[in-house]
Amino acid sequence: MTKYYMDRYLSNQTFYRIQSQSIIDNPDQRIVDDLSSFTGTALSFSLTLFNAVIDLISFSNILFGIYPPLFVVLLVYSIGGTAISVYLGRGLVSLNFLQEKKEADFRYGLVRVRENAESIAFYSGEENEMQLLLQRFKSAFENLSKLLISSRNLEFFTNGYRYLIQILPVAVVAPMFFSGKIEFGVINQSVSAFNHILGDFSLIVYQFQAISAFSAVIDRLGEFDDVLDNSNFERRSDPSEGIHLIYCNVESLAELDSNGSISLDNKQQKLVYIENLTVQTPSSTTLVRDLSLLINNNEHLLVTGPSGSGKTSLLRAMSGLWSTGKGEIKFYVKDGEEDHQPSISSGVAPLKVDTANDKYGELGRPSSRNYKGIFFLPQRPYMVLGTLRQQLLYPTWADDAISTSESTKPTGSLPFLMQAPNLENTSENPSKPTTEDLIQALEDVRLGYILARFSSLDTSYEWSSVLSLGEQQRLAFARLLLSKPKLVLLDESTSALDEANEAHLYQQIEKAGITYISVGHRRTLYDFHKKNLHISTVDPNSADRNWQIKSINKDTSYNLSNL
Ligand SMILES: Nc1ncnc2c1ncn2[C@@H]1O[C@H](COP(=O)(O)OP(=O)(O)OP(=O)(O)O)[C@@H](O)[C@H]1O
Repeated sequence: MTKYYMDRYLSNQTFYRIQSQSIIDNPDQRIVDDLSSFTGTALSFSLTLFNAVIDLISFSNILFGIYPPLFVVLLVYSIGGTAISVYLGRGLVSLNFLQEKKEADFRYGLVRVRENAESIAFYSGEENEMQLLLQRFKSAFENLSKLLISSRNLEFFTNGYRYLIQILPVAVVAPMFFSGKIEFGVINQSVSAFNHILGDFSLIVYQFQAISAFSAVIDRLGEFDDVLDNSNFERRSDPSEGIHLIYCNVESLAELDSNGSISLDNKQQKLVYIENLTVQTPSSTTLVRDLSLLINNNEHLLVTGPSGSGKTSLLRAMSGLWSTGKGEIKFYVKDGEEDHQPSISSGVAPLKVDTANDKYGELGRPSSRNYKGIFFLPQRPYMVLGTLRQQLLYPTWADDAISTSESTKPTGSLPFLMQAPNLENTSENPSKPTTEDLIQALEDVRLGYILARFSSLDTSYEWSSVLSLGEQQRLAFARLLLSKPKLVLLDESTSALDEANEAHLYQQIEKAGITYISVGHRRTLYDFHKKNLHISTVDPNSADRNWQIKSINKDTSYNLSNL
């Protein structure tokens, strides 16, 4: 179940949407704790139920044989008891639900302190953190108090219910003994049978607290399940709306051009074609209006504009993270075999569009973007937990040697847990770099010295703490150089670097033949780009487009007719 939930959580960028739109709280707690409680409790309830049924069949016979009305009284008593305990414990389900949420919130607060330790220490924000954490703890504690009060009331009733009736079998059967109808041993026999059957009939009363906790777990898992299902469903529905991403085959394009008797030089090949693209936030605020733009191979584009105008959002749309808005983005990045995926978008007629718009496509987006030749470098580089080698291989390859040696070997037969992620060398995935390649990549981004500092590529550290932000940004460029994509989207990815290092990194990726689209504010960035897309803050009262494209070399304005 854990694998099944993680699969759905990590597919189609569901984890991103859950987090960025705050759809549900603490998905991690649901995967770890709720799944564990669900499976554990479901198993123990099944066994209890099975036991009760066997018990009931065996002892009903005995009690029925001694005095049948006792059996009927027991049935009525337990039905009444169940009704009262359901009434008394009606609040327990929601209190248990809230308890899980509040404890998970508290734990997440502590995790955030650990992750942002340096920033908090710089701010000397300990007092505030303490306040915030105590608030979360207090909220969990108050809820626990309510839960305890409710449980106490229920427990009073359950104990009264359990002991009050003990006198009944003796009171009924003893006169029968004195009148000589039964032997003495039958009194004990009837008390024992009575208690067994009472226990079986009172399953709900006795297990009420566990059942309410179980219902809360089911509610939380059910909610999570719905979100995961909806997320997959939304991605497949309504193909007429939203931003369409289309991946076209480069070879098909070349064929088309040669048919037209114009042989295009590789450098002038189309790489990205954006057509009438309107980008909106998930809350439907328009950020970029009606953008049309062509980017050829090696025609590096710089996206500029005031803060908050939507530069990063344009990259989000190009990466398929945001699909609110309309228009089409075509990437001419694939040169492998056609996948024969059904084309949903109309596409460019003569071209075979292999994986149609990702929003609705069958292939999972995130894993497919890299092998389609597109790479994204965010402003704050992401450092995975693991070794330096794993940092460098991320996200294109997995480091098998490390992952198997580090994991405790499963003793049972759980082959599904050992399933390697889909990061093997494929025709689209470049072959896995050797240790020499990794060292060379570090040298290329002027990070060779960290090898000596950390002794080898296979030592694990908390990399986001031990490397400076600039070093992390350079490490991210090393990943990029190793993956050799056709296109990279750089979101202020050199913002923490000095100008010399920035120029060096841009030269390296230019040398590697990678076309880049950068977002940035620095004047120095203009030197490395050929076109500039300037996005201005959208005016809600006007329907005019809020962008302008200029050639950086000649400083002449482009418009669609130039394309
Ligand atoms: N998940 C979201 N939901 C709604 N609005 C959002 C969301 N994320 C960002 N925004 C808003 O979208 C607008 C554009 O954000 P974006 O990050 O694209 O700006 P930007 O131009 O890259 O800014 P900067 O230069 O400061 O990085 C901002 O006003 C931001 O507040």
